Amino acid sequence: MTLTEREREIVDLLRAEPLLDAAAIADRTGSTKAAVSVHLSNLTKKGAILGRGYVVRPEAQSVVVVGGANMDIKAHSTHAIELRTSNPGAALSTPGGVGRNIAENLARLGSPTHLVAPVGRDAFGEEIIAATRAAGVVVDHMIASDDATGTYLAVLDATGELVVAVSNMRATDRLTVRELMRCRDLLSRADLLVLDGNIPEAPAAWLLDFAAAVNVPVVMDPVSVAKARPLAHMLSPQRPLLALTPNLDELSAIVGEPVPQARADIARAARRLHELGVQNVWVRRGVRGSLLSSLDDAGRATVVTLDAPPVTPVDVTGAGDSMTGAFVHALMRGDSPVDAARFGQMAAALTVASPETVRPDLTPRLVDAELRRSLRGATTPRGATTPRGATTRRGTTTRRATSTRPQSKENR
Ligand SMILES: Nc1ncnc2c1ncn2[C@@H]1O[C@H](COP(=O)(O)OP(=O)(O)O)[C@@H](O)[C@H]1O
Ligand SMILES: O=c1[nH]cc([C@@H]2O[C@H](COP(=O)(O)O)[C@@H](O)[C@H]2O)c(=O)[nH]1
Repeated sequence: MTLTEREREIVDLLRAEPLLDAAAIADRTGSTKAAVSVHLSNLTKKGAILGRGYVVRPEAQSVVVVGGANMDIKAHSTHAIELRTSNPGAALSTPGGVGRNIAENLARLGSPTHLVAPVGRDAFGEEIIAATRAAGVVVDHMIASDDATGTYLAVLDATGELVVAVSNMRATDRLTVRELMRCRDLLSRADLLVLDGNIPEAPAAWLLDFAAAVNVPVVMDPVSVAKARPLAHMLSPQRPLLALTPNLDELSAIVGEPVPQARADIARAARRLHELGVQNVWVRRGVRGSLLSSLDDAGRATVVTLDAPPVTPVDVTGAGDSMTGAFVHALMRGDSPVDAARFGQMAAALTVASPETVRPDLTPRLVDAELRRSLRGATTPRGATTPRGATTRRGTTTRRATSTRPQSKENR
């Protein structure tokens, strides 16, 4: 290939700075942009230039969530429930599952998020994948199970309180280490791993060991009392957790004895989890808000109680999941654990005030604006409509939110 002197000059310039455009080259060579464009076109025809370079922004910090994905079917009776007969009402089906809900909250807040969850090769599985992708979650690593997609069938009474729920999560129950090993690359590149308690013990232990080996911090949501129990022997300083987010019943199940509501008792139980390698123990207390116990570098625990923003509950389904998702989002943007917990709790209040399990309008702007509003003394997060009772956490313990005001600190 023979090049003219000017063409050679341009090629040398481009070798040093491949992203120069015609105007910049014209500047450097004392030529005109039009003339340089002709030279560039000739150089392309001669094969000296193969194409223009594009600079790809390094991938933003990403979160990988490994957990359960269900199709939630919620039936609301229009009148007081009569047992053992048909009750008139309305039914709503929506994608759910704790891990999936957390992933959707994270994506809606703008955190690049991957979900690894087993779903069946069936219509529910397809619907969950499509809806979760549409919410912004990367679903390239979903696991196709031979079992049916998980379902969570809940019956709620006319006040929105959960009467009974049955979950069938065989696809998640049968998740294997082998299936998760296919995601090793994704997991090792993660900036943070969120695990839910739906993951059976062997794969969960493998994930904790793998995360420790590749130095990826882990946040874990226990899901339910039954699913929290194995954590008692799974946790250890060799499997450190950045944060664990139990409610009081789950905390009791993990420490192996009832933990009373008092701040000192919760703080004492949290200390036992610190000894097992949990850096931040964030205890959910429903309408009472939460308690965060954080270990500093010197190994001292700081305990902070956070009141729940006053809200008129519409449907508390998904409150805990939005709380975890928003907490993780705020940690990723550099908030301190306490500020992240405040952010998480406001996202939970916004979820409680809406009929959806995951608010489709959730944005960091909305949560931050509500935090500012609450500092000015405003009470109800936007979205609050019909007052209703609170429902149950994963059908394990019943908790009614009869008061919309948090309890005073003296009562804790
Ligand atoms: N009735 C309520 N009023 C105000 N906030 C609530 C209410 N229920 C839940 N929340 C908020 O949602 C968070 C999670 O709810 P909680 O019931 O503790 O979790 P989970 O449903 O996971 O057990 C609470 O810490 C609180 O901030
Ligand atoms: O054993 C389980 N029960 C229930 C769920 C999910 O928990 C959510 C409702 O619980 P909560 O209101 O506590 O967020 C639903 O989306 C449901 O699919 C789950 O993942 N695992």
